[in-house]
Amino acid sequence: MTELSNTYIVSDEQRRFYDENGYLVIKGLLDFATLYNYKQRFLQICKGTVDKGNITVVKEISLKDKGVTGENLINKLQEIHYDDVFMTYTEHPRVLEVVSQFIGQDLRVMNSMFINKPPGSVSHPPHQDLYYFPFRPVEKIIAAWTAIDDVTIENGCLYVIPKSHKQGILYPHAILTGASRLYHGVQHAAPEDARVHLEMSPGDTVFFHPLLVHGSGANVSKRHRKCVTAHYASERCAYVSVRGTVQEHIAREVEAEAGRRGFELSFEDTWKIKSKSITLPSKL
Ligand SMILES: O=C(O)CCC(=O)C(=O)O
Ligand SMILES: [Fe+2]
Repeated sequence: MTELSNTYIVSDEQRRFYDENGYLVIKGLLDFATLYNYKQRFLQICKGTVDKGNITVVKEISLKDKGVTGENLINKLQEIHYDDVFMTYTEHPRVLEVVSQFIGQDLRVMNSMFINKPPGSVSHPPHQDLYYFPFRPVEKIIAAWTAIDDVTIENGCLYVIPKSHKQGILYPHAILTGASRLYHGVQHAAPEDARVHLEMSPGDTVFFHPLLVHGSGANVSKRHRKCVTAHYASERCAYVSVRGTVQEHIAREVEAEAGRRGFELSFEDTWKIKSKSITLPSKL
């Protein structure tokens, strides 16, 4: 197997595409061996054979009464950036090199997830990630999302609304019935005919802007759909109060959820606590 070099230079054309459309797909950014490690780690956590540390395990609501377990039930692992194996994704030199060309070299990983969509999973409503973030400026935030399996329309690939990052945070982020408490969607901003479906092969990675409207379809196939994703922000970003803004609703929910877990934390504090500063490999 050929080793991938850690150097990845974003071309002017790719940069222009990102600025104009709000996303950029880079094919083959990660290799199979690396992806295999993440898949194995996920399976170990599903089976409970390794300590999950501070990872939050989330089950797929729509499958809870279907008599399925493990990989066929677990939808995502959250806050994976402190895990020994998954942090090799959130701190992968090739991912960081691309991220740093968009938002600079002083980076924090704010959020990270391993997402598994078992067959039968419902769709992930269209949304803008910035709605969940109390830090700015927006130009200093970016997401990376890497396919682990072949992702297709049938198994619920990501879709994006090109150019939708050029507007502000959209309103309302209605809470979808039947969905989890923290799912706030912007269905009206993602008409079917405006969706660009990102079918991707293992290792392909999409980088996207925090205001880009995106979501993913239901998994109507018999295959799982796995990916790993992280959000990065520059250390130069500042926390902002979202009181009196469109984001106030989500802020209250997050604070209430922390309260239920026994912590008295502000929305901003929840982000301060879970984010992690990153040291770039010295060559960067
Ligand atoms: O993979 C998905 O279904 C949604 C992921 C997503 O919204 C994100 O990574 O920001
Ligand atoms: Fe998202």
